[in-house]
Amino acid sequence: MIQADFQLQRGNFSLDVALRLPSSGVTALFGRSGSGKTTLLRCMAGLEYQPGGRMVFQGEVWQNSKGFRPVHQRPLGYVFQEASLFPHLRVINNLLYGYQRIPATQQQLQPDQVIELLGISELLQRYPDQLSGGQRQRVAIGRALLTSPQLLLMDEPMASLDATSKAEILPFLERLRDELDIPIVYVSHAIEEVTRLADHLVLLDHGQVVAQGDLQQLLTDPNLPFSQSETASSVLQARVVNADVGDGLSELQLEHQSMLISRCGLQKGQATRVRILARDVVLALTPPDDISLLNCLETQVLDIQPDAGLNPNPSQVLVRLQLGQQTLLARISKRSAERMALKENQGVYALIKGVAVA
Ligand SMILES: Nc1ncnc2c1ncn2[C@@H]1O[C@H](COP(=O)(O)OP(=O)(O)OP(=O)(O)O)[C@@H](O)[C@H]1O
Repeated sequence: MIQADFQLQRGNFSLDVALRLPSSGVTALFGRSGSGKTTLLRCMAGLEYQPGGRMVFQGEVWQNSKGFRPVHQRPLGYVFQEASLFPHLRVINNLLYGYQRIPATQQQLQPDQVIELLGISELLQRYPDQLSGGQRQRVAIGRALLTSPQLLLMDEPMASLDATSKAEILPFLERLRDELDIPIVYVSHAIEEVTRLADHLVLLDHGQVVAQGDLQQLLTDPNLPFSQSETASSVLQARVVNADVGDGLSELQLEHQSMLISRCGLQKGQATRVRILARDVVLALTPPDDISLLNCLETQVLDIQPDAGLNPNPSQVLVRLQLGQQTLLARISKRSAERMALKENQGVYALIKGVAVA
């Protein structure tokens, strides 16, 4: 477990958090600009000091009222928004910079492994100014990993990248999450990134924790802004049954039901997650058989919520659906909900286009 208790004042801004975070998987610190995400991450790293803070990592005290370990004495890697590589060193020497400075007995990760994981073997002899933004950031992540950190802190590592570079780097971040046993705390204000990567979510606002918990639960909580936004979505855990059923489609098993999606690079047996926008889900009382939709999932109505949020739309409702152990969101018109006479516990079919699943 990671314990992170901090109170800190910077100008008009005050941070006041007392967090208990899992010491595995990816925890996203999420919130709008100025909510205190970076300040909290810097506190965790020991880059900000304020008396009274407390940081305990897997039983090891990094700071409390009696002492403060400076950042270089904490076994962590830190990735900044902009990759800060040494411009005069080739990629390989940037990578080896931290690796060569830790004792051999602590070198848990080896250069070859990290180079393969991040797909940077073609870049080793280049200088940083010969790399794209996404490549630079992958090298920066590699350099942080090669210090064999016990905790990886990432401050919006994709903030300065264009959409193409983001799409290029995300699969590598997923591999990092899935293949290395290093907890990651990941700052972001982009919900698409968070839904792809995070297991646990901390929602910050004005330096305070508004909510924290399991990603799936928070996304579908009717009282939180996620389910109330235009881009309300659910993230569902699934397993790949067949990576290629033809026509570029893959078959997933999701709570004992089958789902077809169009995504490349999946492998049979692999666990994966799908993100489905609430507005992409259509509901039906009987399973239709003569329309183009690929996916028809049996669900049960949990509840029906009026549209909420900053600009509520009275013509819409949010239907929360039970799908095995998971929750699926559907945003439909109030008129449809009334016409179908939807009510709690009712069985209903959720129809989802294969191409609508991210
Ligand atoms: N040294 C400082 N002096 C005064 N104010 C500061 C200082 N450092 C941070 N702040 C303020 O603290 C607030 C939180 O900043 P922080 O960078 O942590 O937010 P953030 O959520 O990471 O935002 P962004 O997504 O824009 O990076 C901001 O209002 C910022 O202006």
